[in-house]
Amino acid sequence: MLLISPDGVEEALDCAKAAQHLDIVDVKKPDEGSLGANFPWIIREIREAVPADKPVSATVGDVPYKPGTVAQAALGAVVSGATYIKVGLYGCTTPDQGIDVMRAVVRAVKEHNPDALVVASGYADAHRIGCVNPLAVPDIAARSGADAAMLDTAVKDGTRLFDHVPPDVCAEFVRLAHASGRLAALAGSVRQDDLGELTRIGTDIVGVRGAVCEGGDRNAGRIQPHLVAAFRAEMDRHDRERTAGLPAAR
Ligand SMILES: O=C[C@H](O)COP(=O)(O)O
Repeated sequence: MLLISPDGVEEALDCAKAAQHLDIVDVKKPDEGSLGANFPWIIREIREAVPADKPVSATVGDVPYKPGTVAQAALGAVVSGATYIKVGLYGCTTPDQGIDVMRAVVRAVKEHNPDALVVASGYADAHRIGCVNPLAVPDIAARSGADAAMLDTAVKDGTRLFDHVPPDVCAEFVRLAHASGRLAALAGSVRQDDLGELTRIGTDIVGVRGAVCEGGDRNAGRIQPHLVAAFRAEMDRHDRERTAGLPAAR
């Protein structure tokens, strides 16, 4: 699945123009961090702006180790219409802290909407911010009852997912997530030329912003529907080749 992250209602409308090429519209506020949370009314407006058959995801933020605070924020996101709730475990330094936060989020979200999916996100560049190790995230997701384990990059400085977590380690991440029946989502300045590896290792959800913004610039550029279409076409090409048993082209 392809998850695209607009930064507000205008860009969500651009996503709506490319709706047939994407699977999930992910609401965030990039100026508040890699998984920065947007306002509840923006989540609501975006929910109304994108076709009803496209799920809306919302990030709850690069969160501290404060299970109560984060559970309440997650409830805000699901009440506002998001059905994928993503939590960036920024302030969790141990797996137990990650599990505490995610258990509280799962309860808050599922009591409101049992069908909503909860995503536990770690950071590929965890070593730069001192948070929990990327390969601990699938177990955090499993033990807390979250539905998916994700990696993104915390510092958007041009370094990318594979700069911090090489493909063979990402493959292990996916294997661990799948072993406990979770979805595996990968993001972090992913580009089209990463799609061969991401497909080969069985990634369920690829998250992007920069690669579908004009000039590849996630801050100054805006999401372009034709770039979303091109990215999707490349994803589909790799998927077809994988299904046909051909070696994935780079
Ligand atoms: O969840 C996906 C992120 O927004 C990825 O953004 P990026 O591709 O600019 O790193």
